[in-house]
Amino acid sequence: MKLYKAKDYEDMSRKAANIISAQVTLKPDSVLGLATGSTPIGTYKRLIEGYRNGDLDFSQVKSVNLDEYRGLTRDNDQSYYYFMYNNLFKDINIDLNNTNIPDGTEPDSEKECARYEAVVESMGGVDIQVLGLGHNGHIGFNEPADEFPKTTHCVDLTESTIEANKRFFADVNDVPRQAYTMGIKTIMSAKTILLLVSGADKAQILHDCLCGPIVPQVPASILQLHGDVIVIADEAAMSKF
Ligand SMILES: O=P(O)(O)OC[C@H]1O[C@](O)(CO)[C@@H](O)[C@@H]1O
Repeated sequence: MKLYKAKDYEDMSRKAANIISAQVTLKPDSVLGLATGSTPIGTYKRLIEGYRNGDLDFSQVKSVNLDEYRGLTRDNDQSYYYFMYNNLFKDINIDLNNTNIPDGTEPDSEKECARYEAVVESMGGVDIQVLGLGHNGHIGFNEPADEFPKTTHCVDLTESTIEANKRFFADVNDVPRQAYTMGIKTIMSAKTILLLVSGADKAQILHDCLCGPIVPQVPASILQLHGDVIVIADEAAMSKF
């Protein structure tokens, strides 16, 4: 595991974008595993800058996203499709047909999760998977549980996640209660994992994930077992080290 301390959110975003840019430059047909949430937005802004100034070409890139709220349509401004389109895809030259996000509108969860798992598998391996970190240690929407969920599945969101994400919705009752998410095995099969963490509110959980026991109650602790994890955390998030 490589752990880089960034000065602040901007520095974290710049460092992360540099790593992704190197990946896309060295392998133009890279498979990028992408994440939503507030953490990677600055990174995506820098990738857009890289595309605009001619340094980056996404025309051959494929992407898979970690998760999607169950029940939200693509045009719902809280769906993760909407997030990805508006924070990255619309401003770079990625072919939308090469982007993949679970379909939140598919009511048959088993069918959708099996379809999405097969999509990820068909990519032949995610080259670099971007991850944010939930306050309870979740990655994707893999919530604390008694065992590590393996493949893409439908999850009941915990109250703490609903509470954390209500800031994006008009009312807490509008936050979906379920999501489709890649499983821990799906995430761990990425060749490289890029974990981004910012803010003092993530300091304790980051320490637990990287230094504590590997337990499903702290889902991101599993990353200790991956052979190629890059963590970029800002000073505030690193304050417990
Ligand atoms: O980056 P944020 O907004 O703190 O969210 C952390 C994590 O929580 C989620 O938003 C899901 O709750 C993930 O998509 C993200 O990685």
